[in-house]
Amino acid sequence: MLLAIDCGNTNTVFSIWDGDKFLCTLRTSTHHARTADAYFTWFSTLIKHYEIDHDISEVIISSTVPRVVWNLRVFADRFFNCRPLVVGKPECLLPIEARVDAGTIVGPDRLVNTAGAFDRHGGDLIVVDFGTATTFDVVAADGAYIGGVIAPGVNLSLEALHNAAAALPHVDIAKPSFVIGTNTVACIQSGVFWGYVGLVREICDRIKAERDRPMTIVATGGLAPLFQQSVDLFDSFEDDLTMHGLTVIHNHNKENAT
Ligand SMILES: Nc1ncnc2c1ncn2[C@@H]1O[C@H](COP(=O)(O)OP(=O)(O)O)[C@@H](O)[C@H]1O
Ligand SMILES: CC(C)(COP(=O)(O)O)[C@@H](O)C(=O)NCCC(=O)O
Ligand SMILES: [K+]
Repeated sequence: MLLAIDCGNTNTVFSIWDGDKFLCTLRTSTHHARTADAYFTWFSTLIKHYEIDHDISEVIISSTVPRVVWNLRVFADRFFNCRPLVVGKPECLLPIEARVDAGTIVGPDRLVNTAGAFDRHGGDLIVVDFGTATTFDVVAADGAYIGGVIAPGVNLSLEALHNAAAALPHVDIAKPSFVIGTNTVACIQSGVFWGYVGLVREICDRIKAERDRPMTIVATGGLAPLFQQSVDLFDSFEDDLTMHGLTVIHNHNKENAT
């Protein structure tokens, strides 16, 4: 079985793939100093709790935080006796190379989302991932990542307001009932929620105009459902897109192993 690990700047997600389906999805906060032993203590406790019968022999990692990779490598080696495949490293093959400016290191999460979305939908896609940052990945007709957009994440925007303005409280994102807020919390929620709706719509429209062709918009990431339920922005929402992309890249490497 395959253990797929997606480490974002906020959360790290582990999923076990039995070749047919994901047996479980476990989430912890991302912390660069967490040791291999700490990962295993957390992982084995939850596996036991959910009574998951697994036989992990392979590990694939995508990490937007370079510093965590070392401890995750030790975790794979010590507890599953395997050398993990790390997306973005030269030894990890991609179904198709990214076409970007020379020297650009594309976030591995974006390469993984590209592979996962192309496998499901074919080309000409915009993948919107609501993570710490909100990323837009543009996928060409042949499945290559050809660039995109990086915007501050929803929670990052809320945190920035709270941190920079003494009188503004910490606020959780929600769809406000009205655009015109009649209290501070409602004003902030309106600014960030509707501001974000506008941001996503404008960026997708401009990408489509620049590409001059119809494109399918696929959304993923923790906060995507909030927008999907409220406004018609995306053609589909796929919670497991990054995990699916990891299985696609893993398969591709097995099939092309020399
Ligand atoms: N279901 C949810 N409801 C509200 N906030 C969420 C939910 N899931 C994730 N978040 C928040 O959304 C942000 C992005 O989370 P995540 O997608 O895990 O980011 P990353 O992949 O960058 O680690 C974080 O601030 C996280 O706390
Ligand atoms: C843009 C990101 C910070 C998003 O990370 P996340 O929100 O998933 O933690 C990450 O993909 C990254 O570090 N990218 C490197 C630059 C690039 O993709 O062009
Ligand atoms: K992400």
